[in-house]
Formats: sequence, C-alpha cells, structure tokens
Amino acid sequence: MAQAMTFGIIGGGGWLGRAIGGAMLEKGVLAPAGLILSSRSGRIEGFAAWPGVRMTRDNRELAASADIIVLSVRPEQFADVHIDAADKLVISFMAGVSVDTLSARTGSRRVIRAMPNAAAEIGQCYTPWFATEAVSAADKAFTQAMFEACGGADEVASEADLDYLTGLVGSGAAYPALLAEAMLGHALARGIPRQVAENAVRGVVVGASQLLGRDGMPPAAMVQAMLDYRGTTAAGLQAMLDAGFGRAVEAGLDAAETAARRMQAEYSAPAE
Ligand SMILES: NC(=O)C1=CN([C@@H]2O[C@H](COP(=O)(O)OP(=O)(O)OC[C@H]3O[C@@H](n4cnc5c(N)ncnc54)[C@H](O)[C@@H]3O)[C@@H](O)[C@H]2O)C=CC1
Ligand SMILES: O=C(O)[C@@H]1CCC=N1
Repeated sequence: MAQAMTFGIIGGGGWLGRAIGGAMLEKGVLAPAGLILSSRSGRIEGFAAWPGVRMTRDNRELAASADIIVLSVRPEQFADVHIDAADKLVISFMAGVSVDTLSARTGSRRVIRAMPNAAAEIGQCYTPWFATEAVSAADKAFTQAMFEACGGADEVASEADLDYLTGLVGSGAAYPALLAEAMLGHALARGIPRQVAENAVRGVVVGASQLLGRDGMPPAAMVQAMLDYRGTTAAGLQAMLDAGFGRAVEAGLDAAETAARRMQAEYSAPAE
C-alpha cells in the first residue's frame, strides 16, 4: 500500500536510485506524488509512466520536502551534496561512508546504511541494512517493507556486517555473471554454436540456480547430493574444487570487503 510520506532520492537518475525508485512505484510502496528525485541536470529518464514524480537539481529543495532522504550518489560525489536533514530519516546506499560521517554531514541522527544491488532493476535484490539507535520502530518497519518490495531484506546488528556485505551483496549481481562468462568461453572454445552456448549458460546460471531458492535448500546439501550421485556432475564439481574454486571465491569476497573498508577510510572523514 502506498505511503503518505515523501521519499527523496539524491542521485535518483543513477543506476541504483532509478532502479529502487521504479521498483517502489511499481510495487505500490509509494505513490508517484510521494517521490522526488534529484540529479545534476534535474531531468531523469525512466519515470514517464509516473508523471506525478517530481524532479529537481536542487538537493536542498529535495531535503526540505522529503520525509525520508536516500543518498544514492557515488561515495566520491558525496562531498558535493550539502543538505540539512536534521529531523529526517536518511538512508544511504553509498559503499564505504560510515553512519558517523552520514550523521555529521547531514545533521541527522536517524541514519540507515543499506546495501541493495543491481537486481533492484527487476525487483529481485536482497538488501541488508543497518540502523543507528535513533532510528524509530516505524522507520525500521517502513525500511523493511520498502526493501522487501524490491526483493528481500534483513536488518543487521552491526555496521561491520554491513561493510562485509557490501562486497557480497552490493557487488553480488556481478558474480554469477563471471561464472556465466567463464562457462560461455569454455563452451565456445569447444565449438558449441554461440546461440546454443548462450542459452545453455543462461539456463544453468539463471534457471537451474532457482533450485536453491526452492524450500530454502542449503547450497551444501545440493553439492553433497551431486557428489554422492557419483556421476558427471560429481566429476565436474570435484575438479572445480581441486582447482581452487573455494579459494577463488574467498579471495574475491576478501578483496571486495577490503575495498569497502578502504573506501570507508577515504570517504568517511567529515567534510570541512
Ligand atoms: N550500482 C550498484 O549495483 C550499487 C551501488 N551502490 C552504491 O549506490 C550509490 C549509487 O551507485 P550507482 O547508482 O551505481 O551510481 P551512478 O553513478 O549510476 O549514480 C549516481 C548518480 O548521482 C548523480 N549525482 C552525482 N552528484 C550528484 C549531486 N550532487 N546531486 C544529485 N545527483 C548527483 C550522478 O549524476 C548519477 O546519476 C553508490 O554510492 C554505490 O556505492 C550500492 C550497491 C550496489
Ligand atoms: O562496485 C561498487 O563500488 C558498488 C558498491 C557496491 C556495489 N557496487
């Protein structure tokens, strides 16, 4: 059901801001008149179906008229955002900008850091979020409902967890694509026609992976069932494991987490 409050997205013309704004309108979490978007030009594509959505290039105007302010600019662009959000709920999607910095820069103590991913575009993103103590139960209920409308969500108990999940969830839409690319390259090198190879890889990575969602099947149970079957799948899995599949994934997630923490050191100093 649409909420009566006004929701403002700073950077609403960007990849994530546009995806979340669109998903909330499509799911009816917000009425078009309850959404205001800012961009540097003040003109944002993709909202023609909802003429009631307001657009501005003035972040201060957005902050004054919104009850909830979403920060969806890149971390390095945050220094150019000057708003007074003292009595507002501020929700940041930015990687590596701490709640302390967000409070210092916006004047709000009601701060949430959330980490959706690009699958918000199709209403399929899981979003962990972390809230400061000043965030009310009503704020939390709205935040959970909003992100559930875009896929799924959980509140996490520590900001450190959110930093870790930046590399797992925020970056996460890219990892299946990497697996798909590696499989596609292999199939093409073996002479499989491109169309068949592409359909096969999508069928596996997009289609067959849905089995994991069914009944919440644990990944380890699926892998073990296939190893126990002792057929071609077991041979493939064992060779991938022996070649360091687990170590490659760990190295990737470690590197993404380290990058998130490095960003935090770089972008979390309060601006003068
Ligand atoms: N794209 C993704 O999958 C994810 C992104 N994030 C975070 O979300 C934030 C946004 O990311 P994207 O949408 O990918 O970036 P983006 O570059 O597509 O969008 C940022 C938008 O903000 C606009 N902008 C820059 N300065 C502005 C200002 N002063 N006032 C108003 N608008 C301004 C830019 O013109 C751009 O349209 C980043 O901080 C990123 O760390 C987090 C999780 C996933
Ligand atoms: O790659 C990035 O830096 C952004 C933040 C998390 C996911 N995408």
